Amino acid sequence: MNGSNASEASRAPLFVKICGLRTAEDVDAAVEAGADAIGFVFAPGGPRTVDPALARPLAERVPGHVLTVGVFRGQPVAEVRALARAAGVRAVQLHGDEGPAHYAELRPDGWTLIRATSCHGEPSALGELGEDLLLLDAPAPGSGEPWDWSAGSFTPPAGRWILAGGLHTGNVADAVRTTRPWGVDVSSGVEARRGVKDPRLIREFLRAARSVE
Ligand SMILES: O=C(O)c1ccccc1N[C@@H]1O[C@H](COP(=O)(O)O)[C@@H](O)[C@H]1O
Repeated sequence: MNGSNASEASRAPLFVKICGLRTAEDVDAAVEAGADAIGFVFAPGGPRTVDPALARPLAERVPGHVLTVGVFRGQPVAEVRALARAAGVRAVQLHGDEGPAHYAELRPDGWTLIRATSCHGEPSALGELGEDLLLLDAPAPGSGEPWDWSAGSFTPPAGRWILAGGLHTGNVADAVRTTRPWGVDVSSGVEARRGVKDPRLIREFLRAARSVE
């Protein structure tokens, strides 16, 4: 996966992550519909939170070409490491105020490191804290609330960055056309109700996201 500037990134096939999965049916639907990554939420206390006992057999269903991602928020390195190892995921997505030391400590474990940040103030640069992928999200992750990604409202980072926050079948094509991200990520937008995925919406989201030339 090369792509060191925005125009190169926009020409690559769009990377699509479906997040917050909790059932084998939903995992299979996402994989069959062509998702590039599947996310399991280990941040505590939410409607999508899973433990490794639930996530591991789900991660084991996922073929090798699809990235499995553990999602964390403000958890200590030791907890992230223990949960990610126990679940057998290949990538770690951090949503808290983790600094460079956090990324440096996780680096030797070999996970793809995804830094999630909300987009306000100075634009973030990919790799600033030692991450491999940068995810630009709404201030309340997993809420389904969009942020203002309209043209001119922010400076898209160069390279492999992922747009997230309030995406759904009805707005993802416009979002991709406008911001030209390397990838997109969705959770609420493919749910029938909070925490419960709808395989039909997963398929429709993937189709809509990839409809943009
Ligand atoms: O989904 C969650 O419950 C969650 C909890 C803690 C941190 C991140 C979480 N989800 C991430 O939020 C974005 C977008 O979500 P949405 O589509 O707006 O619902 C996505 O990156 C999820 O991985």
